[in-house]
Amino acid sequence: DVNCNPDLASNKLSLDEIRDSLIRQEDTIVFCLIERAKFPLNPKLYHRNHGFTGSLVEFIVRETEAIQAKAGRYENPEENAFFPEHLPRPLVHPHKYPKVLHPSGASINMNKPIWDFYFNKFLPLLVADGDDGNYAATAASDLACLQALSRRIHCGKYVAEVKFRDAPHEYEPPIRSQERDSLMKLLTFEAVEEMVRKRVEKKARVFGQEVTLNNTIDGGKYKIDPLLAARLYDEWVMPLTKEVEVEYLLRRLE
Ligand SMILES: C=C(O[C@@H]1C=C(C(=O)O)C=C[C@H]1O)C(=O)O
Repeated sequence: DVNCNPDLASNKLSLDEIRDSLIRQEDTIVFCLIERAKFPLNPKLYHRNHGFTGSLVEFIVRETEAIQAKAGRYENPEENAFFPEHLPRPLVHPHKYPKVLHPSGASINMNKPIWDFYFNKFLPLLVADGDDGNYAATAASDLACLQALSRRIHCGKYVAEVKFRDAPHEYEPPIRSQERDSLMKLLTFEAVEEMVRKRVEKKARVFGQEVTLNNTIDGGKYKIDPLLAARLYDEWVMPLTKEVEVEYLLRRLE
């Protein structure tokens, strides 16, 4: 189950359950990175000279999001578009998602910083230099990475909601005084973060190994660098998840 949106009716709004979803999403993210790393950088995708508004990758992401919006993707409160302006209406009858979040949470969209770190900082570390011309396939796998990362990071809204409900008396004073630093301290679990880093590194090792039919697993060669996967979480994914949590809590009493 990759849902962060817990089922209120069954009364299962627990931090453990949401953390299980975050753990499952690690698999998705690691596999997406492995898929993207098949292609070299393909820098032409990211240049602003293709006759579109912006780069080719922006064009592909914007158009894909428009199609997915018609299929109702952004009706799910866990989904946030990278280009939320002028999205078409869904053509399908909307599914009834349980209303778990405070309504102000809907306005939180961290996709701009996600886009920036992914393309400007992370991607050059993940892939080899070079251009093999597979622009559309490469952009599709960039989008898969971006959507998986975005979904995980925005699950911070649900994490924050549960933490608030579990301890309203602890959270209310710093929310009323809008103290970011106190909120950040309250919601941080260093031991959990350490497990996340270690598990993601191990998943990159296990999922990215060469699988052969004889028993010897090639110890040295992985499809992505396991330490880079851990660093992705350490430097960007977890800090931005916590940023979402803080932003959500700051609005929780509106
Ligand atoms: C998401 C949580 O909040 C924080 C962020 C974490 C993360 O992004 O993995 C882990 C622990 C917390 O410091 C959580 O408590 O599970």
